[in-house]
Amino acid sequence: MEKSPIRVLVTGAAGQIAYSLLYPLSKGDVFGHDQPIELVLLDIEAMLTVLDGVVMEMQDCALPLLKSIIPTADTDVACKDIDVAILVGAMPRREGMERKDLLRANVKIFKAQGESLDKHAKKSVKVVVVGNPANTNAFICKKYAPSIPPENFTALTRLDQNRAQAQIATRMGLVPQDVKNVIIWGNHSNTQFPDVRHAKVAGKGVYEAVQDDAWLKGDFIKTVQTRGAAVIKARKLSSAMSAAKAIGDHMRDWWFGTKGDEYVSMAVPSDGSYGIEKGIIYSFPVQAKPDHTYSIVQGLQIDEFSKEKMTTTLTELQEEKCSAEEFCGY
Ligand SMILES: NC(=O)C1=CN([C@@H]2O[C@H](COP(=O)(O)OP(=O)(O)OC[C@H]3O[C@@H](n4cnc5c(N)ncnc54)[C@H](O)[C@@H]3O)[C@@H](O)[C@H]2O)C=CC1
Ligand SMILES: O=C([O-])CC(=O)C(=O)O
Repeated sequence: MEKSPIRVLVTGAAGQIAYSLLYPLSKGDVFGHDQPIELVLLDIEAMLTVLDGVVMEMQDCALPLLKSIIPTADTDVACKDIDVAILVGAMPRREGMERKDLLRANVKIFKAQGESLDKHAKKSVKVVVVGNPANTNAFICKKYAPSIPPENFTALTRLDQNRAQAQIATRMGLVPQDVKNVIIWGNHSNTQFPDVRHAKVAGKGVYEAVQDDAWLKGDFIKTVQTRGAAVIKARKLSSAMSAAKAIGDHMRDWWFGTKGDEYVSMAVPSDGSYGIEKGIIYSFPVQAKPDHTYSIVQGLQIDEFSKEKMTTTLTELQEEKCSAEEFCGY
């Protein structure tokens, strides 16, 4: 018997990340090749003509799992009865801008979407915020949707994890899948801490395998922290293909669960683990189960080097939270 469809909202649906995301999402790569999907596509009024073109292309893909497509510029219509919300729609960073510059422009979008999710979405809705500054936008969205469990609000740091895995793999002449349990701590920004202290490459500890502590504590971290800016500098547009791939990885692992004792990085509301202020959306190592629940991995040893870096990115998130609350008017 065919499964009943799930209703999946993608915002910023006329933009570049959505253009790379909608095909894999609708052909079953994220929620399974036996899971029908009703797609809801939100963008702003001025982009509705472009969105029409995207809808035409989705129809022309002739995908068996795609049961319906609803394009809209109305947030309340978009949030109605949704199971999953992939919140991409926001202004992207341009060359020379830092994510903080985006806060004022983007945070109000997530206040409005939080209010709408609160009123119209299923209470079980799983939310991933991609639009930057992703962690703080997710914090605001959660804040304005008090009837939805806080743990249902997450932000994307999987792209950072994938970037870190790829850097290590390239260095070792391996593929990224040979690198496990890299952790991204904190903010999806250049203060994030990509941590390989607990990671394994082809079964060995990364420090032991790479044999270059100076690189691991220096250029490796810097490269991952500033990769988004490097892509913008080269492409004059921010990462889109890799961001779409990471969204798929994040949602698939949350939906189906992580493998064995492996963990992945997701920015989730802190429960106070590792001394991180409760409620802040902070990227942690998490393990997920097939019932769509997840938990923060406990008991990892944190050395002084890591502690300092984890605090720096926490401080930035605390500052962003204060500014965001101010911009939202309280
Ligand atoms: N967390 C992450 O790892 C990453 C996050 N990003 C962020 O993702 C966001 C989207 O990036 P792109 O797709 O490249 O941008 P884009 O400019 O190509 O597309 C954004 C779309 O969002 C729409 N939009 C704006 N306000 C909206 C609203 N209130 N409701 C619905 N749609 C709205 C725009 O009209 C546009 O079509 C940016 O904020 C970017 O910085 C990008 C890469 C990685
Ligand atoms: O850096 C940016 O503005 C886009 C982004 O989030 C990334 O590529 O990680």
